[in-house]
Amino acid sequence: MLEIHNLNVSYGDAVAVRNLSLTAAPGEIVTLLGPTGCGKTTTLRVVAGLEDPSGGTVRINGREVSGGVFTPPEQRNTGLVFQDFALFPHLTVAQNVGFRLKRSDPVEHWLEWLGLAAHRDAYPENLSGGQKQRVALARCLAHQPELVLLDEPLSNLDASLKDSLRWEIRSALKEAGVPAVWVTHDQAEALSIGDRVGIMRDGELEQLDLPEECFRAPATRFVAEFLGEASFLPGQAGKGLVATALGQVPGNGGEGAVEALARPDDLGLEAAEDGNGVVAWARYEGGTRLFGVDLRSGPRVKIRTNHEARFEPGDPVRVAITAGHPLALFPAAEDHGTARPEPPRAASSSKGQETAGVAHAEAPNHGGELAAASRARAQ
Ligand SMILES: Nc1ncnc2c1ncn2[C@@H]1O[C@H](COP(=O)(O)OP(=O)(O)OP(=O)(O)O)[C@@H](O)[C@H]1O
Repeated sequence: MLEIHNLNVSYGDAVAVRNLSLTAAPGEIVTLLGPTGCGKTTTLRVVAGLEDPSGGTVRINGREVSGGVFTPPEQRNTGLVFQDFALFPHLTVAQNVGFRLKRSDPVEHWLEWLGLAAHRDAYPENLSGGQKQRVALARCLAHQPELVLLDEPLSNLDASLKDSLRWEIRSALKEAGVPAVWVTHDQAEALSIGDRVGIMRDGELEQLDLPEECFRAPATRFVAEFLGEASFLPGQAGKGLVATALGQVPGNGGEGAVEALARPDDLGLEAAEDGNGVVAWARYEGGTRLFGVDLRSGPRVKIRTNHEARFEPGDPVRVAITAGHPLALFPAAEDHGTARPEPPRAASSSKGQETAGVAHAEAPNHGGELAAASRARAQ
C-alpha cells in the first residue's frame, strides 16, 4: 500500500507539488497525468526517495519513508521503470534481470512471463525498444518490490508498439500484485491502463478517480478539456436536466446558467438542409472521422462518426445529443472561446477535407454505445 499525504515540494520560491494526497492499494495501478511541468515526475521522485519533500509524508506498507524520517532510495524496496530502460549494456538479458539477486526462480518466472526466455543470452544492443523495456520491467519485478514506479515507460517506443506493450506491462503489474504509480502525458494511456487516474495541474491533483468518472464527469473544466476533445453547450439546468439548443437531456453538477460537456461521441449528425448546424471542417482519422460543426445557436462542436460518414465543410447538418448518460455541467463561462475551437489543421484541399490520416490518438472508447448511436445517425 502506498500512502502519500499532503505532499509539498518547492524549489526555492517555486512550488512543484502542492498538498497532494493519494493512495495506491496492492495490485492497483494509479496513472498520473498532466501537462509538462505539472509535478508528475517530482511526485514520483519523492516516493522513490530521490527528492526530499518540503512537507507531507509518504508511507509504503505502513512504513513512513519521507516526512518526519527519510529512508534512502535503496532501502525503500521500490522498483523503478524509466523511459530510457537503464539496462547494463555489458550484461545479457538474464544477467540484467538477475542483477544482484541470489535466487534464480523470480528471474526465470519473469523472463517466461514477459516472453524473454528465448532472448536470455542476448545483449541489450541486439534488442528492440519493446524488448528492452520488457527486460527493465522483468528486472524490476524479479526483485520483488513493494511498489513499482513507472516514469513515461512507453515514451521512447514506436506508436505501434505502445499499445500492445502497455497491456503487457499492465498484466505483469497485476500478476505481481503490488501497487504501481505510472506517470504519463498520454491521455489514452492513462485512461486505459489506470485503475484510477490522477490529473495534475500546476502541482495540484485536480481529480483522482476511476477513468470513466474522470472522462464523463470531470471535476473541473481543465480536466474535461485535458482528457480529450470537449465541446461545451450553453444551457439552463435544474432538477437533473439541462435544456440546450440541441434539446433537453439529463445533466449532472449544475443549476441555472451552465455549459454542458459534450464529447465527440456524445453527439450525432445527419445531413439536413434545414438543420441546426453547418460543417466547418472535417478530419479523417482512419477508422473514424471528426467533424467541427458550427451550430446555428452559436457554439462550434466536435462530432466523431465512423469513417463512412462523408460531410464537407459548408454542408448543412442536424446535430443531436446521442449520449446515454447525463452530461457533466459546468458554470457558464464568461468567455465562450472554448466552445469555438480552431480547426485542428489548415484545410488540405479546396473542400477543406483534412487528409492527415491518423493524426491524433483516438479518444478512449469509454463511450462505445454512444459511438454506435452516433454512427447510426450518421449513416
Ligand atoms: N531540480 C529542480 N530544480 C528546480 N525546479 C525543478 C526541479 N525539478 C523540477 N522542477 C520544476 O518543478 C516543476 C515540476 O516538474 P516535473 O518534472 O515534476 O513536471 P512533470 O509534470 O513531470 O513534467 P514533464 O511531463 O515535462 O516531465 C516544473 O516547473 C519544473 O521546472
